[in-house]
Amino acid sequence: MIVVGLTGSIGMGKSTAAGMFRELGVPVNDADEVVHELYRGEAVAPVEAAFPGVAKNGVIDRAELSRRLVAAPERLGELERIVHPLVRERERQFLAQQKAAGAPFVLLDIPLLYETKAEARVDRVVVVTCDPEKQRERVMKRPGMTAEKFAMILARQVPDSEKRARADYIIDTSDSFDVTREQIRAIVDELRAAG
Ligand SMILES: CC(C)(COP(=O)(O)OP(=O)(O)OC[C@H]1O[C@@H](n2cnc3c(N)ncnc32)[C@H](O)[C@@H]1O)[C@@H](O)C(=O)NCCC(=O)NCCS
Ligand SMILES: Nc1ncnc2c1ncn2[C@@H]1O[C@H](COP(=O)(O)OP(=O)(O)OP(=O)(O)O)[C@@H](O)[C@H]1O
Repeated sequence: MIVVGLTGSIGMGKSTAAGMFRELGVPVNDADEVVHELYRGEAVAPVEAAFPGVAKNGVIDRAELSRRLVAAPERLGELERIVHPLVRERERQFLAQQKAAGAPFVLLDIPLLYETKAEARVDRVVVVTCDPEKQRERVMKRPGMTAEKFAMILARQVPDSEKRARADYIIDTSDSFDVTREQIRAIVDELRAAG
């Protein structure tokens, strides 16, 4: 089974690209999605213990957690130490299930692939990128986004130029969805032939 890592900085179009891999029948494990699920289950108690008041009606309020982190960015590392091992465990379960099902290749959507040294766990890396102005424009349109939050997240991420330099494949989402879909189809065809 070939394990492909998908990464890209905030707002580059990673989730959109992951969705297109899914449409082509590729099994995808999305780390951001896993975090959001954990915030409705397993991670609620430890995160609430570290950041009292962020759990509301038994789930972590991400907007509130973000506000706390923007006020104290040095605490993001503490949050990561709680969340990342749980994310990693979910990834292991996903890989075991897919292997048992005989999948020829799978995609791990890992936003912090280079930052967390996850590169060692994958066979190939696909980096999603776009023009930096387009990235800012997309991100700033999101509800609840602020310049401070954007800056906090960007500061934790390996620069886009370095990601591109280390990639096996690059998907540029600056153009239309159709152009992106074609780039993804070509990658999937090549990997299916290789697997
Ligand atoms: C800060 C939080 C509360 C913001 O939640 P929100 O719903 O507004 O944003 P979302 O989770 O969709 O993330 C937005 C973008 O920021 C990136 N991002 C999130 N956390 C981090 C981080 N610790 N370092 C770098 N980038 C990050 C995401 O990959 C995504 O590209 C949330 O992202 C979080 O709890 N992060 C810590 C867990 C983590 O490290 N997740 C990254 C993937 S495992
Ligand atoms: N190929 C494309 N052409 C045009 N717009 C795109 C393309 N890909 C993504 N977009 C748009 O860019 C925005 C950001 O995309 P998406 O949510 O996939 O990014 P992301 O990298 O997953 O973001 P985050 O890292 O914050 O989760 C969305 O509004 C999406 O519609």
